[in-house]
Amino acid sequence: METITAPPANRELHIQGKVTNAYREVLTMDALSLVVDLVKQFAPERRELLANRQRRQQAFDEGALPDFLPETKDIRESDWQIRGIPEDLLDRRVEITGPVDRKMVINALNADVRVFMADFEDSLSPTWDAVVQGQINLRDAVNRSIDYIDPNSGKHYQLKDDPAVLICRVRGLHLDEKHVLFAGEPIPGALFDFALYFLNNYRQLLLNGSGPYFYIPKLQSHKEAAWWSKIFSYVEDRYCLERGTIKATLLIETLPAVFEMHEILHAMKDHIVALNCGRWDYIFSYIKTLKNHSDRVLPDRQQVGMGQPFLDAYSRLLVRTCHRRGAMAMGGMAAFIPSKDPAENEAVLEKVLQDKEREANNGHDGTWIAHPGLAHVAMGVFDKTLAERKNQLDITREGDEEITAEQLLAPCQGTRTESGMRLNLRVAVQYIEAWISGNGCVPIYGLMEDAATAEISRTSIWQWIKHGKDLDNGQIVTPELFTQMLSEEMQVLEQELGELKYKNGRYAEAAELMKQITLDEQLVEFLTLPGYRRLD
Ligand SMILES: CC(=O)SCCNC(=O)CCNC(=O)[C@H](O)C(C)(C)COP(=O)(O)OP(=O)(O)OC[C@H]1O[C@@H](n2cnc3c(N)ncnc32)[C@H](O)[C@@H]1OP(=O)(O)O
Ligand SMILES: O=CC(=O)O
Ligand SMILES: [Mg+2]
Repeated sequence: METITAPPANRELHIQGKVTNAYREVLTMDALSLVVDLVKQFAPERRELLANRQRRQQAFDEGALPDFLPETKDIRESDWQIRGIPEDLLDRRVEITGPVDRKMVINALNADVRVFMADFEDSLSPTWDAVVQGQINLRDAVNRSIDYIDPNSGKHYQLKDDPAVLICRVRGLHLDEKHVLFAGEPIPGALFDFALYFLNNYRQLLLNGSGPYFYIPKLQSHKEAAWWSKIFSYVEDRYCLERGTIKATLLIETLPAVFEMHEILHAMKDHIVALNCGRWDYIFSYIKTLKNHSDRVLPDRQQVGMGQPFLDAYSRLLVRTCHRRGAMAMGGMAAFIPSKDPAENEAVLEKVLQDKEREANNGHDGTWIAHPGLAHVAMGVFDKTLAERKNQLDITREGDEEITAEQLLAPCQGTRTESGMRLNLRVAVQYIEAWISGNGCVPIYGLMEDAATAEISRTSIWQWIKHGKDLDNGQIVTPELFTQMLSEEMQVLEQELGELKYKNGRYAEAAELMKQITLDEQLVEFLTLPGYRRLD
């Protein structure tokens, strides 16, 4: 393993990991020096913000429920607007998302969509190679020099003339980048992703008529949004850029954050352009935040759709809050992906259509798709709803009835079934196996599975055990039942996958990790935390 050390001013920064000549082109001294400055200035507060999360969670664990904050009532009730939205972000009717793999980046930028959200988060397993190669891929995409030859098919991939607008999603606050040490400590992954993407691309992005745009995931409070805003302003000043050059879209994908949407927009006024309904992490967060509340345990994952009152309230409140402040309100991801079977595919397209229609009718300005084969469906829905408009900022929903905390927290109706529990097990194990093998997004049983969706599968079982919930066949979910089903489902998986794939994969290790985090008395906060310890 080669280690590089930053220049003398940054003697405390060490990179532990392979550094090829190509890597050096993005791990430049300028970029590393920005990393060092950001870590020095902002990492201590990040530690406090993470500690605040624990403190708040303790109150929820002791019986409190999330609610709108009394101390910020003024912000919610007074009139103010965000700074503004750049021209190339005014029309975001369809956004494709995907990990920063080279072929995927080209395919996504060429897809019939307005925006590509290039993902260092839910859909990326952050091996050192994937993270640094991802930065190289994005730099080449911004320079419009990216190309790729598929070693299997020989097909040559290159960028079309008017690619989608690029937005980079950085890692969540909880994740470290263990290959970069400052003063002997791993640095926050989010700061690494942000600094590299910003520094290597901001000039060219501005020359392209676009800008340094970011998606920020998994925030839990407006104080965390303020932390990001301080970082953006600091960087703008450092590079003599006008205030508001850096633009962010924030995912509202935790239960505590939904109660602070005005405050989040306010804290980020200069930089924010939109909020997004990250529904999968939101469902995961509902489970995690309310993990001790036996009256709010979720049913089978398949039954927790956007039609459920608590999710519908979340989508409508997000639209209303954003539009009141002049920000856009992005919809989320239907996890269905196209099928090679024509009849199945028709059913998939119909489900995606219904999901997108619901979002468009709620007033969202655009939506996400996981696969280019879904672009035409999502585009059709939003073209029809928007007609001549670029977005639905004019839909204020001010006359609608108030959306209350009770509605946002409403228990979810549905059943827990044996087949649902077995499916959760097989999905979670297969996803963990993929993630620890370096693949963060995989198709499993016709659905796109990533870190957010897999979290729902594994935490559902944890919560069913914790509260001794019953399945619709009368069985109580106990540690023993879980252990027995896990071993049975591993046999099913071996049959489904074939002996060779099963033996060559890391399925036994994944099952072991699943067992460990499911039987742990404390709910492991993110499966990617123990997962990352197993990653190169
Ligand atoms: C909860 C959340 O955070 S959602 C956001 C994070 N999740 C995502 O971004 C999901 C992204 N989607 C994916 O990674 C993929 O679609 C998967 C893994 C689910 C399925 O991928 P595959 O098995 O490769 O799908 P499939 O074989 O049908 O792909 C067909 C073609 O579409 C391309 N493709 C598939 N998904 C995408 C995508 N999201 N972006 C760009 N291209 C894509 C493939 O590269 C392939 O290209 P090729 O024909 O040139 O070889
Ligand atoms: O990031 C998106 C989500 O649904 O989670
Ligand atoms: Mg998410």
